[in-house]
Amino acid sequence: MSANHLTIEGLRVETIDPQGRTALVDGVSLTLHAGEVLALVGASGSGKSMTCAACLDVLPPGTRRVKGSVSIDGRPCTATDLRGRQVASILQSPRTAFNPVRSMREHVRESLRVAGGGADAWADVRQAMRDTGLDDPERILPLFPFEMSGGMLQRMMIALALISRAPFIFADEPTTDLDLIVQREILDLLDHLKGERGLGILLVTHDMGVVARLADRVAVMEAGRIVETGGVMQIFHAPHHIVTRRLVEAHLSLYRQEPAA
Ligand SMILES: Nc1ncnc2c1ncn2[C@@H]1O[C@H](COP(=O)(O)OP(=O)(O)OP(=O)(O)O)[C@@H](O)[C@H]1O
Repeated sequence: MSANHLTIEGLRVETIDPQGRTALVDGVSLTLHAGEVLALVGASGSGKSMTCAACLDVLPPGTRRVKGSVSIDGRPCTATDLRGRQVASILQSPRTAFNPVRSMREHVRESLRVAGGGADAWADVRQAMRDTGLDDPERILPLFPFEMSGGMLQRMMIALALISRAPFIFADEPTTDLDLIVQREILDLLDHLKGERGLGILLVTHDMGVVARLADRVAVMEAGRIVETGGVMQIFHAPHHIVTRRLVEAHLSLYRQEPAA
């Protein structure tokens, strides 16, 4: 389970189009450390989700990864090595992420099958569920997705990430579909797990409020490229790139605040 850093190098994703190829992700390089939240921010369509999907080889039809590598602590990893073993995913819409005709118990079994759980596996499952705020695992395990709220499903998705024992999490807009109170609880939970379990979290978001709450470092994307990276304080108080400045200004103007001079 332990790993120090995950490195993405020179990632390029293109459309598969007989009329010509368009780069959707263009030379993205990033390092995600254990025990940190690295926020990947940028306008809609800038390539944040494609970057994560390309690493895990779950790109949508019509697109493909043409260049780039991912390594953990310097060891090159295939997408199969990464998916569910080194990297767990938390998605925006928990309701569509779960199979509607499978109970939570069946989803857990599938995660254990990939993670290769030992004799104590089910005790670990119950602990992971409690750690994510699902205090009564015996009541929840028989439930189907339609019997659970969005917040419960998002907690269950995070519990499945813990069960996988992956040291890194790709969280793609993990709070966008939740009400404000549950959003705050899920952000607090991710923050707690980062500290408690030393997870490295790549947090995809266009919400600078979420960045301010959770991120240690920030990488800003525009048109498939990383245009700026920095610590969260630097990004908010001394942004260099025009795209970063616009993101920060738009966020501050929502709360009627002035950017730092
Ligand atoms: N199946 C597809 N075929 C071709 N282009 C696609 C496909 N899916 C997405 N794109 C394009 O890829 C680019 C990057 O999309 P991506 O979903 O990574 O953006 P994003 O930064 O995650 O945006 P958002 O914040 O809206 O989720 C966009 O221009 C998008 O239109």
